[in-house]
Amino acid sequence: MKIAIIGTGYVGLVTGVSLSEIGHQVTCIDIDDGKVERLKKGISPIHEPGLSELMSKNIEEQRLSFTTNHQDGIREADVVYIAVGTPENEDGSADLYYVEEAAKEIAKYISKDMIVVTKSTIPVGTNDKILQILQKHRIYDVKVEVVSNPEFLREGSAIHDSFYGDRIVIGAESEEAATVIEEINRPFGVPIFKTDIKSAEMIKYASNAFLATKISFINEISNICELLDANIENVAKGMGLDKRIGEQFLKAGIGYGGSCFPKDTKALIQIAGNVKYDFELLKGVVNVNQKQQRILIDKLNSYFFSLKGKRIAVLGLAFKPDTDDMREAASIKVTEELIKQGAEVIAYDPVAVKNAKGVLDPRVQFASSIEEALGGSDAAMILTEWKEIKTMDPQLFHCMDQPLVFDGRNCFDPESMKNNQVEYHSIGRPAVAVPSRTVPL
Ligand SMILES: NC(=O)C1=CN([C@@H]2O[C@H](COP(=O)(O)OP(=O)(O)OC[C@H]3O[C@@H](n4cnc5c(N)ncnc54)[C@H](O)[C@@H]3O)[C@@H](O)[C@H]2O)C=CC1
Ligand SMILES: O=C(O)[C@H]1O[C@H](OP(=O)(O)OP(=O)(O)OC[C@H]2O[C@@H](n3ccc(=O)[nH]c3=O)[C@H](O)[C@@H]2O)[C@H](O)[C@@H](O)[C@@H]1O
Repeated sequence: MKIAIIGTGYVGLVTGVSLSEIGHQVTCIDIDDGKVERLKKGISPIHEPGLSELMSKNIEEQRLSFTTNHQDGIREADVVYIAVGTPENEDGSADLYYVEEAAKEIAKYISKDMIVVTKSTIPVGTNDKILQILQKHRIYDVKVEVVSNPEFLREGSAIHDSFYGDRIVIGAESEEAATVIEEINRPFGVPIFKTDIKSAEMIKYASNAFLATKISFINEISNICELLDANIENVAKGMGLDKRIGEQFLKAGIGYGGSCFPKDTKALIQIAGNVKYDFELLKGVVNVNQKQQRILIDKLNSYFFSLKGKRIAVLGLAFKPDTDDMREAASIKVTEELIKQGAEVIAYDPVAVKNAKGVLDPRVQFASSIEEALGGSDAAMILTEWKEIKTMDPQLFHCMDQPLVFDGRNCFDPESMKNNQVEYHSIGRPAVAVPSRTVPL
């Protein structure tokens, strides 16, 4: 099948590469000239395990190409995917500008019967609007159908998720259109769930909102555990053994970030609000997350009299490991607050530094190793559970004069920190104090 994909971000690029890997002829289109130039040379604009290798392979085997020219990409295609961004408006609703522009581009160039597939996360009812745009702006009198095919990949494991996902959701009005998209996806071997368009649109938002709810729930439990001297790791393990609850997404920490949970939860509150439904539970989830992102700062503030002039090492900047994505990363708010309170911030991340420099306060300094960040620091904060950080020798914390660690991702076993004489404050677990320590005020 000849497929065109509009947008080569995390979703568009991973979808294009994966579809070419299973044998389709794919043209990826983007308006960003620089990005397309790099993609043509086989250079991935994002850090995503396994992506570069598959991309180069399929370019070489001539199943995958890139262009900035919509006409070239769309003219030959049997199916066009929309995978552009749907960022957050100021009121939390989804900004549909890019999706609507993409639909207008498609309409200009379709010259034969066509299925348009929406991969972008779009509010319930948006596929109907896209169909209207396509019908209004098309030049030739051709039949066009819209199919919702929301994406469930996670950054950091996007390629894996494309080939081993739990389900592929296809929302269509006609059985014929659903079958075409089903056939395109069949080689993935992932279970396919076919439904109506609006339900498919809602499945995407409801899934992200449910996962975000699990995280905020476990974070609240972790805060209560701290007050009662219980251990959240044991609690989550014991809860997760119940198959009805499941062990995943019960990892307490400094809250969820990334390009989707924060925006999609707020968008769903708006979607409900538009039909006069007050989604109280989800509002609570969002508020809890905002509070949780401050939790390490609060711990630091109750430890030090003042942060003025203190040197704080921040380990991990990306919103999660194995990605260089900084969108809505907890490190943005945390470093902003540290700087505001007069601290000197020295940050380390194995891959996200380039993107971090674009979004963090220019006063944040960057270290090229964990040791360099820790040397001379008064405290370390862990914000991303990179493998390199999780597996480091706790003795390295002695690069600080008096090792003091605030861990927002529960990377270490408190017992091992105690054995290594490291003062250790984590999430939802009793703190480890070192008796000989002198507290610098
Ligand atoms: N990032 C993720 O992990 C996931 C994202 N999603 C959803 O997928 C959608 C895309 O997200 P990302 O890939 O993260 O976005 P992104 O912001 O990384 O990439 C969007 C790309 O679309 C391009 N673009 C915008 N307008 C265009 C046009 N008219 N023609 C051609 N290219 C155009 C931009 O230049 C950019 O390269 C969003 O709706 C998001 O909510 C869904 C699941 C996972
Ligand atoms: O719509 C999307 O964009 C995607 O959003 C999430 O994927 P992603 O944001 O890439 O990463 P997750 O692994 O879900 O993590 C999101 C955030 O939650 C945090 N998290 C996750 C799990 C957990 O137990 N605890 C926790 O704090 C992570 O640290 C991270 O900040 C969903 O998991 C994907 O299914 C979905 O496709």
